[in-house]
Amino acid sequence: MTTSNVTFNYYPRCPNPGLTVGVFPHSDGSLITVILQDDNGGLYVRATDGSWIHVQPINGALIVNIGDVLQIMSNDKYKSVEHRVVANGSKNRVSVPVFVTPRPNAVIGPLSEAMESGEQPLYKEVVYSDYSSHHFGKKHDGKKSLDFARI
Ligand SMILES: O=C(O)CCC(=O)C(=O)O
Ligand SMILES: [Fe+2]
Repeated sequence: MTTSNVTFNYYPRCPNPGLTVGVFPHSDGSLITVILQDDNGGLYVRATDGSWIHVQPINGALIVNIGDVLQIMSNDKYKSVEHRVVANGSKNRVSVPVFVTPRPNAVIGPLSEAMESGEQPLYKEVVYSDYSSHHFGKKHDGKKSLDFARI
């Protein structure tokens, strides 16, 4: 069973975007996140070579991001996406992410169905509320939250 949390983000325009941070690089502590963004853009995702790719806003399109829980449950078959938001120099920006998460008391860990025979689990089982308390209890720092569950 899952829970969905809707957040409304408002990023005021910043005349000097180089001096501010919209949202620090992080991955979401969700299974998946579905994001509606306006036409102004500002969301960047980290490519495998470490560079940042701007997510071009497309009117009415929804962005689906993989979160840490799916990475854990798939034993790294699916990787959560590191992302950040950069402030816009001339326009205010609005985004509406919907975070789909397990119930707080759910125990999460690699699913046996997601592992080949003999494959070792890369994560231990943790209670989701402990994972999310750890995730939100510190400043955003890339994909460091995963270390909480990593073996
Ligand atoms: O504003 C966005 O496009 C993304 C926001 C975000 O990454 C978050 O709220 O976790
Ligand atoms: Fe995020």
